[in-house]
Amino acid sequence: MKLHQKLLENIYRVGFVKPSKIQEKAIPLLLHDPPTNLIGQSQSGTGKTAAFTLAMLSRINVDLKAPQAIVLAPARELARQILTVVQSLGQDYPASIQLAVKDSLPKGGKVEAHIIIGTPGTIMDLIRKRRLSTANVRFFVLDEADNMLDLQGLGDQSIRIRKMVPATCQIALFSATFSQDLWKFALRFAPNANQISLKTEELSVEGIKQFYMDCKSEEQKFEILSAIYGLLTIGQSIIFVSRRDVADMLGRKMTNEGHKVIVLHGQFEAEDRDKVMDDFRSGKAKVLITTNVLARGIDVLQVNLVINYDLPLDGRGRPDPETYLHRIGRTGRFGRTGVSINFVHDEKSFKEMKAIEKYFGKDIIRVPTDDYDEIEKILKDAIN
Ligand SMILES: Nc1ncnc2c1ncn2[C@@H]1O[C@H](COP(=O)(O)OP(=O)(O)OP(=O)(O)O)[C@@H](O)[C@H]1O
Repeated sequence: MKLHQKLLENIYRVGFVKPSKIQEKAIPLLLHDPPTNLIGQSQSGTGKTAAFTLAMLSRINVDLKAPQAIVLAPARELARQILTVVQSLGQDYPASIQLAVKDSLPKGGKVEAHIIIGTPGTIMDLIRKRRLSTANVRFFVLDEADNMLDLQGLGDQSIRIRKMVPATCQIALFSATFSQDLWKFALRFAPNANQISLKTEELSVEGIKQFYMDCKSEEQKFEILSAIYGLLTIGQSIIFVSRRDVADMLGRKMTNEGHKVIVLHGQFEAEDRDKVMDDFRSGKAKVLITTNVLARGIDVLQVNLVINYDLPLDGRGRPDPETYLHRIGRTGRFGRTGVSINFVHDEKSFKEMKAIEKYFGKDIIRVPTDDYDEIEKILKDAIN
């Protein structure tokens, strides 16, 4: 791949022996001259971060002391995680790196690092205040690009930042999911891009076993959840719920039942968010209850169970297969195995789950809820 000797050394030091498919395809495409845009789709946990990181580091002119690359991510936790990957693959490499999320920068002064990794709000703010010059930016990455371009969400901000970088800047868009409409829009955002795409039936990660539990009521969902944690020894797990207040409520109820859980959502202060995430990453905390804020990108290899306590719905209340795929993709990282369990409790949620199942064409297997021995057996076999 014609990577710099230092980068190759770092790749081996972090323990990567051979590239994944997306890395093998994307890195040469990104490094080919003249620089060409890229839209890169590949399943969750297949190493997209290292793909753009290695290309980005290679593209930096280390003799020019000015920002040359911007990476945008949808959440602070993901931006921090990308930072650690860039630091690790860029160890002893002469490119400087700056995190740009809320409270990560001093109050004033120019941002002069070669690589800026952050969330769109903070980066736009730095540009507006003329603390960050985009004049020399030559590499612009949108991680979770379909999410970053979603006009109902972060799209406006990403487009504004896009307008601030030079016309010659190379643009790289990565995600596991791109709806058809989004793909068209992505091509307008990254004109003439090389394209690496997946068919819908290729999207599911093979190593993730998908189950559902047919609960009788909202209350029984909690009983079953509590029972699962009583019956099984689980490495680490993430429980996704629909809203922040549900996350808080479930956190309190689980704690009252004697389970050790932590909660993270967007209403927490920056410092608390970092502490919770660090505790989870280090394994100090084993069960994390959260919202869609952590649905994408978060990479904790020990997570072997994801529970959709509430199924993911889009802004209009319809089942959201893309978010579903990202959520369950928090397990089964880079060829590992994992289990996901969906809770349904009425006809509506059952239909939502069936719609998601149909979308991917992959069976979601029923686990009975009335026989704890059976639950234990099925899930134990799947998790181990
Ligand atoms: N070539 C490699 N060999 C071994 N492990 C790798 C390799 N490349 C990446 N990994 C590891 O695979 C895991 C998943 O990588 P990463 O988080 O970049 O996935 P992703 O494709 O961005 O997933 P998502 O779509 O969920 O964001 C990480 O723990 C990373 O260190």
